[in-house]
Amino acid sequence: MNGKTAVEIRGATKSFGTHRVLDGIDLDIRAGQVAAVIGPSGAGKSTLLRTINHLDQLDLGYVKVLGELIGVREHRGRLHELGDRAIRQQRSRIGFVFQNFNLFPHLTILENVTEAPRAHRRPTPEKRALELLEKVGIAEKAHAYPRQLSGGQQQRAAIARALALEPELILFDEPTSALDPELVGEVLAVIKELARTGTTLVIVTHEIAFAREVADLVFFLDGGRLIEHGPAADVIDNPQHPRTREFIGKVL
Ligand SMILES: Nc1ncnc2c1ncn2[C@@H]1O[C@H](COP(=O)(O)OP(=O)(O)OP(=O)(O)O)[C@@H](O)[C@H]1O
Repeated sequence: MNGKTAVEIRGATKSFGTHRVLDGIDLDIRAGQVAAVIGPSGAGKSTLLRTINHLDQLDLGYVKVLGELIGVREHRGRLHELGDRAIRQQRSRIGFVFQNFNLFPHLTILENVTEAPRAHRRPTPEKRALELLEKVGIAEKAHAYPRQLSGGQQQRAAIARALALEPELILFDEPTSALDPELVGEVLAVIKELARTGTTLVIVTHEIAFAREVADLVFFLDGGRLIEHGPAADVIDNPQHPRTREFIGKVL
């Protein structure tokens, strides 16, 4: 952990139609920290995560990621917005792991992992991809297609793909929610291993016990608001807010 801020969010506000999904969220995550975002369904967790990667844009407030400002607006109009090229450049520093893996179905696992490094003209993409597939335990699937893999294997391939550009920050959007229960452990084990490497991780998860074990910081969202946050041991073992207590009581 080097103390630099990896993610700074201020006044994050967003509505879909008349439904306010994020309502004035402020949060900070330092480089090297592992942050878990928890909360009931519809709380705004995925939307918050997506704004960090510019997949969703804020109506108000700002997100500063790895020192760069993205999606800033004020009441009377937009103040600052990165251009497409800058967004692409920034995304190359951020890995994103989706709930439903989002692998390219027509490419082999190896091709899925080498696609971004090739596009960015990185050296030896294949060698690096094979190392990553080894790391997530599916090297033998390099030449298979996504449909030939179990959900857990596909998600591990997706994690290898997210690592291919050596991101400084990796965002996980409910990475185990689409998996059969017996496959959850193998994906969590890979994330746990990553957490030890000092890469900044932000994980939206329903796996509270996992968040307790792996996260440095936990953010509890409800109704688009950040209700409580702090070290995992405090928020999960000793929640202060009645809504956090109720949620933790239900899910643990
Ligand atoms: N593109 C969209 N258009 C309209 N409404 C949306 C869109 N994306 C999300 N929403 C709504 O915003 C609210 C928050 O969604 P979000 O996915 O951020 O919540 P969440 O906390 O991640 O929930 P879950 O745990 O169920 O995934 C939900 O009511 C959802 O239906």
